[in-house]
Amino acid sequence: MKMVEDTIRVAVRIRPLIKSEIDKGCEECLDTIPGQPQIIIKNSDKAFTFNYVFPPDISQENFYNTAIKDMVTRIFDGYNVTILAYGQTGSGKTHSMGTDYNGIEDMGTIPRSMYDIFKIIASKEEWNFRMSVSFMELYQEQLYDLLSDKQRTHSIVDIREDSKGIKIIGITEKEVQSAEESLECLIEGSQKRVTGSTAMNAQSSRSHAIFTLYIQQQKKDDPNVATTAKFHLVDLAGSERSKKTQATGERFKEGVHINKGLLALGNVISQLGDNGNNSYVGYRDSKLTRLLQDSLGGNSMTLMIACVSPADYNMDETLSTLRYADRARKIKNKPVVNQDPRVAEINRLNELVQKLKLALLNQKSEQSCSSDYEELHEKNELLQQKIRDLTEKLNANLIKMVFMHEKTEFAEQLHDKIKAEMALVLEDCKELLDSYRKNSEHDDEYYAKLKAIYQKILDIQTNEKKTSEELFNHAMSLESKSPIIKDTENDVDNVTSDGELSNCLEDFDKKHEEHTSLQTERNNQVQSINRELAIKEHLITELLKNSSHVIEYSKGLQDMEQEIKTLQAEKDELLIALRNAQTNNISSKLAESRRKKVQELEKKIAALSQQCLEQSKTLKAKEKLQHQIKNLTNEIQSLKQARVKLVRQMRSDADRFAEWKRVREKELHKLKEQDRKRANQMIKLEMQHNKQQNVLKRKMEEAYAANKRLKKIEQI
Ligand SMILES: Nc1ncnc2c1ncn2[C@@H]1O[C@H](COP(=O)(O)OP(=O)(O)OP(=O)(O)O)[C@@H](O)[C@H]1O
Repeated sequence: MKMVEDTIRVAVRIRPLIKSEIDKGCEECLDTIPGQPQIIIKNSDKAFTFNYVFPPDISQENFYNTAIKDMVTRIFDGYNVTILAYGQTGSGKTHSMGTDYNGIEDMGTIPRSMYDIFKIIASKEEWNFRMSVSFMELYQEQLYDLLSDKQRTHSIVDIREDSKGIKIIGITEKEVQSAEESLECLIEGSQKRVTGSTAMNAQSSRSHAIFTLYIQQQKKDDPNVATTAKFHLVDLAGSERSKKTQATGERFKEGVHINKGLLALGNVISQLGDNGNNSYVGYRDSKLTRLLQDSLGGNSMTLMIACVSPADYNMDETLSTLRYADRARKIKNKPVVNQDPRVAEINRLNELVQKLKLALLNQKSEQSCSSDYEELHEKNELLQQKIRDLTEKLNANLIKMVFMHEKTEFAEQLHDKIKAEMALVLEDCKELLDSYRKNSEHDDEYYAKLKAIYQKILDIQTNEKKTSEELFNHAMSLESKSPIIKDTENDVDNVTSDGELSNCLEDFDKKHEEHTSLQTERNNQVQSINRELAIKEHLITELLKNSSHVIEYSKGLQDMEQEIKTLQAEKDELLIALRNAQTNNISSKLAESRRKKVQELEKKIAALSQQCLEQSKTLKAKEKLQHQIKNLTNEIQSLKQARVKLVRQMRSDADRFAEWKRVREKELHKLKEQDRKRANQMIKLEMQHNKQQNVLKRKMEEAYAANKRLKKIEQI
């Protein structure tokens, strides 16, 4: 329900001097400043400012358009509107309100507003309307229904007050379809009003008249949009002084009642205008104030028309009216849009049902999974942290591995270089020793020293070979003991989390794991290359061993071939000698010994030839070995290149990742800080939520009660 706070608007209207005043020689005692809502009492320092001040020459139309027209439109927004005319007898209230409307021109507020309202209704085609009017009169503290078909004495109605405001029990509300129909009601009621002639006014209203138009509007395409409004038009009886009105008898009695009501109204206006300092407002002091309760200090938009006579003769009454009006200006009303009560109730209940449904849903889902979820969530968090820690450690180890690989690389290069140089030194040593042996002139002491050095180098070589063998065996045993590092991908498959921090952590973890997994893979490749290298190097050592034997053998082969040649030559010589002996008859003894010698030589040659055959076979094997060694060496070379490449990749990735990690960790730290703040906020919200839950519980009880009420209303 929309609510605005607004002060009561006040319009002062000065009527022209009337004939009786002119006849009396009265002078105008009021002044106005054109364009300013100010009224000045001539020849005094008294001046009042209101929302509007209308000078005597203002036309009815101008008056209506300026002060009333805008108020009229507000009833279509669902506001109650009250137009109230106040002033001394004969000051122009009836004239301004148009309560005495009889169809002639120069009509007042009521007929003009009726025509305006029905004009607006005709233009609002998308709405359905229901209009009705009531007309009542408060005369001598009795409220009469002026539209009742009953006799006047039976048309008295009563005022009641309930939570929604003032109600007139039994009042006739006539449904109307047009301005004309509503004005017919006005005319009909006006004719029943009590008027009388006083010295102040030939046709004086001796009662307060309240003409009300009720409007119900409902949107055609949405019945849930509906408002109701009341438009009260109040023409009060004039305040008077019995001396001036020269009232006697019934007129005097009327005057007493009128004044009593207006006095109570004056008090209410004072109390309300007292800036709210006075909590007591005497609405119940008179029927008039009870009737106007909603219009003054209530939920209505109200305009008070303070009617004054300009005659100096009436200056006291005029001043009194202006003071009344000035206080009324300070009253603050709280106009509210009146939704159709049934529609409003249905809307309110619908809204409540929606809210309750939502609350129930939230509650259900919270209840069902809150405990399980929290437990799982905690476990999940712990596991995630563990994975994070392990990945961190693994990654740190991988970085160490990169260092190790690099170190190994350098060590291997150095080792190879030393090995090659040692072989050269050994060769030189051997040469020196050989030349010592051949040349006996050399000093024995130097020879002994050189031999010792040669032996040392040989020992170093043997040790190196032994160590390489041990290293190979160690590498082989490591393979069976330490499994290749597995990446953690499978372990983290099911890890999920929510929230901005969680998303960020998830991203961080993902990248961390990806990097670690890739580095692990490379490390595994490096390790398997190392094992392969060890095997191949071991193989080469073995092959070299075999091939050195073959070299020694191959040297024997040349000797043997030489020997065969010598033996063959010796044999050939003997055979020639034998042939010559046969022709020259040389003694058979000599020939015999020569033949035996030839036979021996042939045996020797055959044996040596056999040996030579075997040796050439060995030489072929040696060639094969060398070929194998060459292949292995090439393979080792390319394996080493691959290893260098892998280690370099590991190094550059590790450096790049370390930089990325440093930046991300900074961001994460920031987010964690934000998250911590958010968590505190959550705790606060949770506390609020608990409070709301309690309110909800109460609302559910209310809804139940309201449903019951609604069913009753529908039954009625
Ligand atoms: N603005 C005006 N212009 C011309 N004549 C006016 C104006 N206001 C009032 N009159 C005339 O003054 C006389 C008294 O006015 P009216 O009956 O409206 O007074 P009232 O305040 O209703 O009096 P009461 O309280 O006795 O009923 C009427 O004859 C009316 O036509």
